Amino acid sequence: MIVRLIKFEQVHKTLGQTRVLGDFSFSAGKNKIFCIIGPSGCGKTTILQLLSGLEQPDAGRITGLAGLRVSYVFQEPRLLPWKTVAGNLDFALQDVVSPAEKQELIKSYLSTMGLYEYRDSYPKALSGGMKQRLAICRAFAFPHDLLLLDEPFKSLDMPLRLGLVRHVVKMWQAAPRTIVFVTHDIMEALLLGQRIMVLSARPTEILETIDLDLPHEQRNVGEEPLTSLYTKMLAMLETENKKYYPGL
Ligand SMILES: Nc1ncnc2c1ncn2[C@@H]1O[C@H](COP(=O)(O)OP(=O)(O)OP(=O)(O)O)[C@@H](O)[C@H]1O
Repeated sequence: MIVRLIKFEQVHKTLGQTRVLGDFSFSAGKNKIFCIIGPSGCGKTTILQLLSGLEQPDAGRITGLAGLRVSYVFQEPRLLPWKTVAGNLDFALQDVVSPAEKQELIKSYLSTMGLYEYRDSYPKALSGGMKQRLAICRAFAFPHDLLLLDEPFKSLDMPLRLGLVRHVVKMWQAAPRTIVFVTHDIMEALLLGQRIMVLSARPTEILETIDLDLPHEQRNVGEEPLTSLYTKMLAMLETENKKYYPGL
């Protein structure tokens, strides 16, 4: 049987004293781009950790992950400080691609992200945004079936974010793989997601699942249907935020 979905089925997860997910279910299509958006602390990173296998559910099931190679961009870059920029990629790719292919991949990804001239620098000499770009390079270059992205572009300026969103789309179009993308940026979700899950504040519920079939080429900032969806999602998220910050 071909499994076409990654599924959370009645998943429960408590971290410390915090009940993060209770009886939580959703599905993400294989080789589709699935976006998760919701207020801070509602459990988005926890969902990625469960998908990556770094955390296990307390109860319930997660299915559709068997045999998938996972690549993960964390919120913080998690680079190896004792390795150079090129060395960080080299280390991640050792044993997974041939040496000749590896050099090509490193050059191509570092050039795309504007980091090639820094290939011999160490992470401490990079700005926060450059470190994050290097972490993104590493995850993209690593062969994967499931790409987990946790607010990957948050430390980057808007034009670069939009460029990277387009790059993710191009990469996905060239080789469709499952992408789970966590963001606080509604427009990023609308430009990328084929399914967008909007979460509430804790106790976490799915406020809405938006299936967006529109081809990526037809998604433009400032045009319909993105503007209407943006307004609707912003209203939902503002309502949720008021639960945390009633004075705002
Ligand atoms: N290791 C931990 N021990 C205890 N509580 C934790 C732990 N990790 C996360 N939490 C709590 O679980 C809840 C969900 O955290 P999570 O990081 O999944 O939220 P998030 O939606 O990704 O937040 P943000 O948007 O701010 O990154 C938060 O209330 C957080 O304080």
